[in-house]
Amino acid sequence: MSANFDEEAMTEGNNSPPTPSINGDVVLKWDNLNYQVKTKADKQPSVRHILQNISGEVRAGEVIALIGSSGAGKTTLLNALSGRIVGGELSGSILFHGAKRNPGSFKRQTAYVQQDDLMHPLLTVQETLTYASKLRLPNKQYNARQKADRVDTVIRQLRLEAARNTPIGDAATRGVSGGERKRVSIGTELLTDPRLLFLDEPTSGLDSNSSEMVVELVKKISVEQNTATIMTIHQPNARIFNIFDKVILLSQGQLVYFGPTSASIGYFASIGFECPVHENPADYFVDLMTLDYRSDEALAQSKQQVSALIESFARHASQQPPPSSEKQSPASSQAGSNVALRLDAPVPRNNWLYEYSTLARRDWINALRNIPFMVGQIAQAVVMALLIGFMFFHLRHDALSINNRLGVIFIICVNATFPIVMPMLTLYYLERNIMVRERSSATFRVSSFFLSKLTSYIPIALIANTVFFIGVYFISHLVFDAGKFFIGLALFYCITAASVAFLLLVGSAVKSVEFGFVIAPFVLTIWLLFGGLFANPHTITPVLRWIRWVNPFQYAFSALVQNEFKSLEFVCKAGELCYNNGAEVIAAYSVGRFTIWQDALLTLMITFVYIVLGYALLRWTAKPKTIWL
Ligand SMILES: Nc1ncnc2c1ncn2[C@@H]1O[C@H](COP(=O)(O)OP(=O)(O)OP(=O)(O)O)[C@@H](O)[C@H]1O
Repeated sequence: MSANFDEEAMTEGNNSPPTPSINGDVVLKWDNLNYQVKTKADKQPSVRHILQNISGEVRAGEVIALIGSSGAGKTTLLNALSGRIVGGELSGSILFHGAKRNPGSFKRQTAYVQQDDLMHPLLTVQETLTYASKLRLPNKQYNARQKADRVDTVIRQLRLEAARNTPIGDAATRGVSGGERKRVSIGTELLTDPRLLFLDEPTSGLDSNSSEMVVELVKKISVEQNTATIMTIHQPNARIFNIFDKVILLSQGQLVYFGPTSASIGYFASIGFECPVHENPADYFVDLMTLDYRSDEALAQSKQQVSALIESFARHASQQPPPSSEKQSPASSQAGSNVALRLDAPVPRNNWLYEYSTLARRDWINALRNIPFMVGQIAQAVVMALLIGFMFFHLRHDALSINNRLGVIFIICVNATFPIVMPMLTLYYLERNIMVRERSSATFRVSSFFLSKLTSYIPIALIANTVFFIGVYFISHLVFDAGKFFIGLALFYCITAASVAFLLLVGSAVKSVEFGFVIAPFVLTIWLLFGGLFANPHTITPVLRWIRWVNPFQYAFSALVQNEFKSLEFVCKAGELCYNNGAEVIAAYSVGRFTIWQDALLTLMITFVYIVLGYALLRWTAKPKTIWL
């Protein structure tokens, strides 16, 4: 990694900040937005209008709060404006710096802080921001020094100096506080110096002091960096409310007010709703806009009130001059159109190898710090090696040992499946969710993520499995021959790699963790059933016989049995049901159809198919299916 960074530092020394913006210019303007979804009410298809006739704009350096009661449509509006709406029908217009949004560059010029902070729990604050800077800032515009400076600036701006070296943490590991966590989450988005920042409920779950700090910092940074900011917020206290430049009040998906915060109290007073002096205006407005379900009468009355508020604001808005034509001098509009041109220019991406090596390094740090996982893997390997080793302790060369040898080989293969797939699938789902989040700002390619996972998971799985294989091999006394031992180990590595590829395939194909945890053991059980020990392939019903051809477990098991039994002789007692030598066992179990090397190759070929399929499916399932205007 350092080599990469030194190289960047030497070759790329552009000090200029990213795209400029002009203070006060309209950054995003939305007109007559309508969003509806098809639903089924009483089994009858119907259409639900979630947003209706929403218009507005946000200017550089301005912070707008999106306020409304639960279900008012705040998140839907934020998603529509940020290009994250999935499903349904969206109509109207949204212009970014006066032009239609280009999904690729819009995502890279803007930032979205989601409500739940999804980050790697074992990385420190500094590391989280450093990796985000490496992945998100283009090397063509920032060298290593500038990226580090950007991280320091964000840490300072968000007052995270004291928590710099504290891990993020999660439910299992103590880490930073809730407020610090939120600020790190905001920090990763601010690194790119976005023109437009969206925040979904940044204060949810925080106490009032932390909430105030978050909103104050966002405001300060928006002014300093000339960023246009829109955030949804649930009933802010009076001090927080007054920090916002403007507010959008939403009820039932419609506008009740959009304008300067300072003018909101006056506006409501002018239509007959005087906010009591000692009441928090935000609470007062939300109360006015909320439907009262306590009784039919109260509901009818509150519906009437909300309709009146919506109508009043529509009348008020129609009497105002078009907002974006205010104060826009010819010079600034000329500059604005230049900005639009630059914003539409493709944002340079970092090269693939740089992305891959950064992600791989982050994976290794995460893996090595995941002590419970690593210790669990090694401890499991040691305990299983001792258990299985002593279960089949010192195999002899008699009739009884034949079944035992087959048994120990089968269990060796089993140990390369479930104990790898299940715990690693858990890790993969967490990583995958973080990846989807990071990629929503077009941070890196899916291919670099997928390959970094493959190349970190395989060695991690091999470490524990090597311990296991050596233990079982020598304690149970499989054939003591260096050649056979190393071939056996190589075959064991093949099935281990197939299992890792399989877990990546399941984790990529199936978005839902719960479903993934049903599918993976189900398929692994089929691997074992058709693995070659329980049923002779020739006796399996013809319609099911094909399963063995796509079963990597069966190839690995066949090869390991051949490796062990070839050239073994057995001492059979008179009258005993027994095979005289290994060749007879290989023939009886029909595991000699292919040579050891052919079996190994077939296992690796299936592994490769899993990898290609897994990658293709991850690209498909991780692709945002958003609607753009
Ligand atoms: N795709 C969809 N299909 C059906 N209903 C939807 C869809 N998207 C949003 N809604 C509904 O639209 C309404 C507004 O949802 P939204 O999440 O925007 O509300 P909100 O104001 O952010 O609420 P909260 O503060 O509780 O998060 C809700 O009643 C929600 O159930």
